[in-house]
Amino acid sequence: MSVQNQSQRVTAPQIRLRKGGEPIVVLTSYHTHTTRIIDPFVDCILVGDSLGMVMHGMETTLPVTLEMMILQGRAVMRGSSHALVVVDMPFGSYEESPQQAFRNAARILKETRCGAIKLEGGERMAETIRFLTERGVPVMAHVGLTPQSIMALGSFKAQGREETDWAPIERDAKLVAEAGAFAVVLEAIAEPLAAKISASIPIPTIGIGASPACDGQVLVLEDMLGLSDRVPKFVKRFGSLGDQIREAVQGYADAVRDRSFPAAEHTYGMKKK
Ligand SMILES: Nc1nc(=O)c2c([nH]1)NC[C@@H]1CN(c3ccc(C(=O)N[C@@H](CCC(=O)O)C(=O)O)cc3)CN21
Ligand SMILES: CC(C)C(=O)C(=O)O
Ligand SMILES: [Mg+2]
Repeated sequence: MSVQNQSQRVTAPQIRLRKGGEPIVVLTSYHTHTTRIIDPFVDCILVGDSLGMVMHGMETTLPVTLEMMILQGRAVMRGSSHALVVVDMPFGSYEESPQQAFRNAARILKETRCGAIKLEGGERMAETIRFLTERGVPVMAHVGLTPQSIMALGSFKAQGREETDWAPIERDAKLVAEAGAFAVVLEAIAEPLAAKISASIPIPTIGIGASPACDGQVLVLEDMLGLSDRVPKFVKRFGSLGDQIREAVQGYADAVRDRSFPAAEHTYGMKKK
């Protein structure tokens, strides 16, 4: 038996090797049950800090804590056996210093047993990304629109829509690759910029609102399932779970009210003597 590959799980180095190849399929998931359903179909599952907005109705991702990420990371690991699981580092858990980032990344890896972490920021996080990767923590980077900077940005808006805004974003992508990130999320950036970055860096780019020029794509699961009521422009709804839930709950409420549920097959009689 191979000691190297006791599980069939996708690894961060395998994702890294897919630069320029077959597109990398990524979805977010926060729960065991949704994870069980999506795991066979995707290469990578992201436990995103978007869970604060999606599960808890928060207005931004800023209040999300390390404890919340670890709890949902464990739930996702229990539901998956194939995909690489990447857990977002929440706002405030890594920006102070490489040491703070390592301490909290190590907690995430130890307590969830996930395969990698993700953090937001380019040039300003390059030193931290190098510190983590040199110490055995695979890092997925995230540049372009970085939602944890919402208070500085003012709103969730697309980046790099004027050519004069391109240079810092290009530099961010180049520096995270040089620092050792195995992949980088490009969020909400104009297509020509996403194409230029994807063609010029050696690691896979995973786009969300960043055009088909990327090496892979990611969406928030609830958004693509049609379960979120407000979604960004870049979301395509591949399902209509919200409508299906409404219909099912309407049927349940009607059945309870007209006493057609529970029927005989859902009801216990007495044990036969
Ligand atoms: N459910 C969900 N889906 C996401 O994709 C997502 C989250 N939550 N939370 C964290 C971030 C925030 N994201 C967002 C949220 C909104 C827009 C959005 O609506 N942008 C507008 C433009 C708004 C403006 O220009 O001020 C758009 O038209 O896309 C974009 C990205 C992406 N991420
Ligand atoms: C949208 C993805 C990239 C993310 O960071 C999240 O779900 O938190
Ligand atoms: Mg996130």
